[in-house]
Amino acid sequence: MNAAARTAISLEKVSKAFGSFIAVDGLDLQVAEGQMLALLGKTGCGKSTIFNMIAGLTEPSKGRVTVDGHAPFRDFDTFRGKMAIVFQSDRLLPWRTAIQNVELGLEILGKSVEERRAIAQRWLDTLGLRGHEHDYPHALSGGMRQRVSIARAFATNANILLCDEPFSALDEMTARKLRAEFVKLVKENGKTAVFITHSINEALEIGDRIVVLKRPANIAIDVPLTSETTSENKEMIRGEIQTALAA
Ligand SMILES: Nc1ncnc2c1ncn2[C@@H]1O[C@H](COP(=O)(O)OP(=O)(O)OP(=O)(O)O)[C@@H](O)[C@H]1O
Repeated sequence: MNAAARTAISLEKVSKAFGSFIAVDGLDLQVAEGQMLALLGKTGCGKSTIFNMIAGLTEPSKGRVTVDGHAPFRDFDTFRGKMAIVFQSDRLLPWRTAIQNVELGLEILGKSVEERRAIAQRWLDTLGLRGHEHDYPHALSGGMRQRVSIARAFATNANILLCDEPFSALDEMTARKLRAEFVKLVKENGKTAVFITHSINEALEIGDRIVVLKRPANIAIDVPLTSETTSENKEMIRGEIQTALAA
């Protein structure tokens, strides 16, 4: 990552309370443009709450969340087409074919039929789905459906991708292959990505940076991974993460 990269996502002293329950407590987290951040933590530590605040679905109780300089909850409309989300389940519309699902975001953005068809076709091709454009989701395997939802996320040309365990419902071989393709596409297209995962292996495979949360969501470990991170370094990091998650 370029040391001078701009901050794409910023959480400053952010807390989120549900009634008297504090789910996120004074979190400071900055994500640089072009960074792939893997966010790891035990069940219930607040990952989804953080995700929802970045996506503009939840307002922080205290502190400031900004994405590209705007507050995602208050300025929700500013983010139309600028943030895309890939969920654990593919969330495809069953009555639309693969290409119609990919076109959906482009339709909302007001692209012409020709333009959206061309963009959707290009992304389906990139994701290896040529020949399946007109298949309905029920006719596709889980891995193929997730490929469609990744194509849909990239098709809108959003700079920021929020990913909530997108590969966790797939078998490990399918997940590994898709994960590698996904990382390549994120890098080639200069996206900033926040990637929630429960898997240490996955975090080590995809992240430029791994943040491990402790409960209530605050940072236990924040470690960068670079091309110079050796496999021995990764094993040390794995040990640290395991200790943090066991605490
Ligand atoms: N709307 C809500 N009302 C009350 N409590 C909530 C609400 N949303 C989340 N919480 C609580 O906040 C805590 C953090 O939840 P969150 O879903 O962010 O955790 P998580 O790390 O994403 O968990 P998981 O890994 O299981 O998805 C949990 O204890 C949860 O019960």
